Amino acid sequence: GNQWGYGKDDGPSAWNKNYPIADGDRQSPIDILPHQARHDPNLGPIVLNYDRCTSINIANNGHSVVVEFEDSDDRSVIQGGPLDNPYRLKQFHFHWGGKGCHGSEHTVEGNSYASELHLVHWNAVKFKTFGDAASTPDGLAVLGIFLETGDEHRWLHMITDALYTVKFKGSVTDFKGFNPKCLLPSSLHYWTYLGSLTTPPLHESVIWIVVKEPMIVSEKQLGKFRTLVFTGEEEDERTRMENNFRPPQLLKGRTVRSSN
Ligand SMILES: CCN[C@H]1CN(CCOC)S(=O)(=O)c2sc(S(N)(=O)=O)cc21
Ligand SMILES: [Zn+2]
Repeated sequence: GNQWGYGKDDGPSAWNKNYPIADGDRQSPIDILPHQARHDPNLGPIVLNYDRCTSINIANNGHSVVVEFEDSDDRSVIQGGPLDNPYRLKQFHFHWGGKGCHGSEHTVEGNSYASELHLVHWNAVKFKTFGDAASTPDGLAVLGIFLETGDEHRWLHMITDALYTVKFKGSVTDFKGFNPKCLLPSSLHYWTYLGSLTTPPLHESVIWIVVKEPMIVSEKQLGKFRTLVFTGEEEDERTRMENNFRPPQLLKGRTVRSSN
């Protein structure tokens, strides 16, 4: 298939060769300028109903570490804010940098955070399958949460303690009973704009909801993400999984709205 990555030859600047939409009009991530965001009083709060969510497994897909959820009904949905329908939680994953470097995808006034968590949801009211939703405008709603280094996060160890089981590309292990609500910051004030997947196939199908308040994690916890490798166990080289983020893309006239 179309091999892409985050290296010199297969990284974000080369993606437009196989995915011309990379140069499209609603690409993500972007640099967010809070003072230019339009405060929209009609933007209600984001409502997360994750209480009956069912996590299934944790996997290394060669690009990130992903936790998948049961999405055969509306047991875990996000709604409100800019969304017209409830969107079902499908998976969450992270993007991060190298030691001491920054690794978020969205930036705020040119500043990046150490990492960024993406909770991926799809509109099962309008679409029959996740795949259809992922390739159609506004089929997906991704909640982005920045990670900043500081004190240890009291619940993130549930993820970082499992990372050794998915060190290599293609590894998957059971991961039951995890509710990502424990990762959210206290305030869910957000910016929202229309964008895309930040990895190939870069579909322009995402309503982005970027939470303003970062979650705080320790450098030690973040370091555990860097014990993962992009490569498979059977491959010779062991390429440390880090800097798996796409840089900000042109706004191309889009408006970023702000909840209060
Ligand atoms: C490595 C592949 N990543 C993608 C896989 N999927 C897309 C197509 O699948 C049918 S997806 O919808 O799960 C998402 S969301 C997402 S981001 N970083 O914008 O939140 C990237 C991807
Ligand atoms: Zn992502």
